[in-house]
Amino acid sequence: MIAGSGFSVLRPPTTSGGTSRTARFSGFISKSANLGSYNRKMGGRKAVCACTAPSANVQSDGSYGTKSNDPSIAARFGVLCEPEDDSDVLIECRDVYKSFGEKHILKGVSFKIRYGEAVGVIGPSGTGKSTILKIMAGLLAPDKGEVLVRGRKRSGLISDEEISGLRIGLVSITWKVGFVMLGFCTLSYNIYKLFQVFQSAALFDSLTVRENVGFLLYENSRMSEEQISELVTDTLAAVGLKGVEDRLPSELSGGMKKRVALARSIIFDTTKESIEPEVLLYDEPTAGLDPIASTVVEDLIRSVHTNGEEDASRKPGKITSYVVVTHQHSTIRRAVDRLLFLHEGKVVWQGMTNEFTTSTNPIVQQFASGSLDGPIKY
Ligand SMILES: Nc1ncnc2c1ncn2[C@@H]1O[C@H](COP(=O)(O)OP(=O)(O)OP(=O)(O)O)[C@@H](O)[C@H]1O
Repeated sequence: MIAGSGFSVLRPPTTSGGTSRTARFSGFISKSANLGSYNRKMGGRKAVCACTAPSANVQSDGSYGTKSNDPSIAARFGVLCEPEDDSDVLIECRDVYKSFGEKHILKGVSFKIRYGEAVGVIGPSGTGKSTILKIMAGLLAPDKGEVLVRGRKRSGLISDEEISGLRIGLVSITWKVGFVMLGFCTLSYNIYKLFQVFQSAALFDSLTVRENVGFLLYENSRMSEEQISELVTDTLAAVGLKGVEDRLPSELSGGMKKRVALARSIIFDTTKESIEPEVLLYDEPTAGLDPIASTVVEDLIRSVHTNGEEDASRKPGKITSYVVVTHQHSTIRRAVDRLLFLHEGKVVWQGMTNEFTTSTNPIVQQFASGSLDGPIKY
């Protein structure tokens, strides 16, 4: 069983057995995305956007109330400008609508996630933050509007074989069910199956921590079992866990499970020559954690981000961009640079994190202060 879900999974034989990986983790075979053209286009450089959208109230058509595309003005007034060049846009949601029955959740959501960005999605409960994350990950299809992955329209879900070149991972840690859910995908059908299993909950409770963390490598790499085991140990150490490889998830605390999920999201095939750009989507990674554990997770999220330095496991960071859905002020301050505020089905404000508490937008002011008075009604 997957903890917190109704799925049954066969417990694989021990890793030292002669059983094939495919037999052990049957069905979860992924296909690496081809990033050659993208890497060539970027010339091997990291294209961190120097300009992002200004702190702005977003109009009903998705445009900004205030905007400066003149870098000199931006520099003078400390206002960041919206880049005109979209060559570094990895994921774009364009006028996305989504309803569940009579509930109209997303009503024209538009934004771009660029190469190198760390973006937070905030807003009142039930406003559709997790929904937009699932749409970006390809787990849900929009009713209307488009999701573009590196400029190419995604016509279905993540089964689209022709869209490749970007790995999109979803780390959703649902503390309400007391467990950890993780999905990690390339845009391929088999990985979609993986998502289908993972989206309902959690780590496989019948697999050890080692098997959970090394799951995709056992199935989808040429690494030896010894290499994987060593890498799992290193990666667990990088998230502050030691000596837990042989434990089952039920033997871990909630915070440890979150770290195991994070370890699984950052582990990658070290024998591969090219490093694929990857976007990680985190769904409330610090919900339910104490302040210190939150800081640990926030710093880990930062540390796996590509920043030209080594990541948490002492390897070059490989997460090109990430998006975090959160309610936690500490996570907003510590783990992201830019914010999108979702309210009543739209992005109503976006700005840099340091502008969050100084914004004059009444919706943002109310949310930042937690006041009962204001435009947001409960
Ligand atoms: N598969 C679904 N079927 C029906 N309703 C759904 C489904 N998924 C989400 N919803 C509803 O859509 C609304 C938005 O849900 P979502 O989880 O995206 O909100 P959220 O902003 O992430 O909320 P929170 O901050 O409380 O986690 C909620 O009312 C939820 O009940």
